[in-house]
Amino acid sequence: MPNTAAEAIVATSQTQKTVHVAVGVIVRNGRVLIARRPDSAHQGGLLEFPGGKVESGESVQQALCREIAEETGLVLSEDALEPVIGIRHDYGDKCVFLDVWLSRSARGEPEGKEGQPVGWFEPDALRDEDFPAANRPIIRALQLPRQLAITGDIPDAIKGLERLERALVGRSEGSLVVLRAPHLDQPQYRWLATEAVRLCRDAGVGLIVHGAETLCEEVDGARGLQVPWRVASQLTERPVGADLWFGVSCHTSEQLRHAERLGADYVLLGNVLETLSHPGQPGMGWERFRALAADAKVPVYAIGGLGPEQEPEVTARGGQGVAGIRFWW
Ligand SMILES: Nc1nc2c([nH]c(=O)n2[C@H]2C[C@H](O)[C@@H](COP(=O)(O)OP(=O)(O)OP(=O)(O)O)O2)c(=O)[nH]1
Repeated sequence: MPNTAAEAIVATSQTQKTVHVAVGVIVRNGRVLIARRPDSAHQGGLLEFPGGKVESGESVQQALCREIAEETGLVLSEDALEPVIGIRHDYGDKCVFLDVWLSRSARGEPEGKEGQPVGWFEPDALRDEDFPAANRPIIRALQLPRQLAITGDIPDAIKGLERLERALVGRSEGSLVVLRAPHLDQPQYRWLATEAVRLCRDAGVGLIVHGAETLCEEVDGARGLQVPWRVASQLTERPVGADLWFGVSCHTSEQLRHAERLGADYVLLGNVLETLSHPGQPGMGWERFRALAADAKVPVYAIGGLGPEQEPEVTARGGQGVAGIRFWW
């Protein structure tokens, strides 16, 4: 849990005390409540998700309810808070652990109780540069879906397209699909991806291409690029622009750090559990997943032997959600 991770971080930080901050993503009608930090505050003048420091003896949920009431007048219910992400960030002059929780059932009308402007924003309208640097992964976490659907076996491009068309029927609008087809050669993959972009667009779904770092330039309309670790390990910089998603498959903390340096928007981490395709090979397990996700500065999808029914187990361990094949393909 982010809560536990915060305690671990505070305990291990020898040089500088880490400030544990309860941060609220308050959602109403699909929009998120944003405030402006006072000019005189740390990171002043920038936008923020309302919240504040966790006082000693308080749980993060208690702190959040208190801070939100003090700052906005809204009433949150502790029991209804959902974990979003936990981010440790060193500003140089201050080290913070942002412990981020989401509320969909805030009661009342928000007002800036401390004189700060507040307003509701679409998640897609949030821009990194308007917020403190630590907020980048929070913004990504809000814009990314909880499920990442990855294509399964694609023996050839025609069959792959037929299969995708059927699989897309169950996908909700705004979801993302990763087109993974390692058995196709480059021309076949490009053809399939170009057709798949069209199918996905009709279904209101975003298509992420998978494989070589140049693919986004070759497939018009792709919403992003996901690379296996083999490709990521050869990269020295982010291969796509800020307007596209960039995801990296990782297995270890070193690989996670590399993905962060590349500017990944999300990572996949696994295998968490044993998979049907690799029976007898145990996954890294929940405890390892939790530890690695707690350290990550980027949303982490859990992959390997998981379905949507395990989403609460993943998010409770600091993960963004579930990535996989079997639940939709
Ligand atoms: N509330 C909030 N704080 C953030 C965000 N991003 C971010 O880096 N921070 C940092 C800025 C501050 O260093 C710290 C929050 O501390 P704060 O000063 O707002 O906490 P507080 O309300 O308890 O303040 P105070 O008692 O000192 O007035 O976390 C964010 O989105 N929301």
